[in-house]
Amino acid sequence: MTDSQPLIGVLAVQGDVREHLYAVEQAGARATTVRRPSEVAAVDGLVIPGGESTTIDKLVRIFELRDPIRQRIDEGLPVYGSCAGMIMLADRITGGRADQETLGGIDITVRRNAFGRQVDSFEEDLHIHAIGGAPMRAVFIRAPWVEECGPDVEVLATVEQGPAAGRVVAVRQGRLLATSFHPEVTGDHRFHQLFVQMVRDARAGARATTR
Ligand SMILES: NC(=O)CC[C@H](N)C(=O)O
Repeated sequence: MTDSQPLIGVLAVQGDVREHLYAVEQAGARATTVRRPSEVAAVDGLVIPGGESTTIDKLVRIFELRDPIRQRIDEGLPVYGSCAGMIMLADRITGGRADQETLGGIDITVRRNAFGRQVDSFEEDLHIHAIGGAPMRAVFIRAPWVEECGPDVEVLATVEQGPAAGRVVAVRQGRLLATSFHPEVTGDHRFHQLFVQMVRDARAGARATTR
């Protein structure tokens, strides 16, 4: 792995950080943990892992990462959020605690723990055009779904079976990507490859405009 590979940070305040570090490396980028504002400044892309969004929200504020991350999102930093990370990237939440805030950036409303207690964890094969090839095994763990999408949001995947069929579970808006499910736990790194490609494209665009 060389320095010419993009450096992707994984927000490491809570959640399944290690799995994302591994998946990012398997997808061909360099991976590093992000816990400090200086580390937010150093990365070419950021992953917000699954975990507990109320805790991530609280810790992001305590670690004074909230403003630096929001600023970099505004400046066009590519960010990928899975599950709790999707909640953190949503402009609006329903079913959250009253004091829960998100970082925002994607014009969606997410419903926390949307699949309900009866089926709080499940797996399903999803056909995802953006990553091509075979269907992808999607693992949902107390997952949110996307309740509403703004006009600039591209829907990448919906649930295909059962009572939740048609629910939106993967979206992209500009350089922001989010999934309700956890591709970092399946060994199928195509979603991380898609994100690494978004980071490469953003870097190439930045180089082109500074030349
Ligand atoms: N696996 C997960 O990331 C679960 C998300 C969690 N239910 C939340 O609301 O933050």
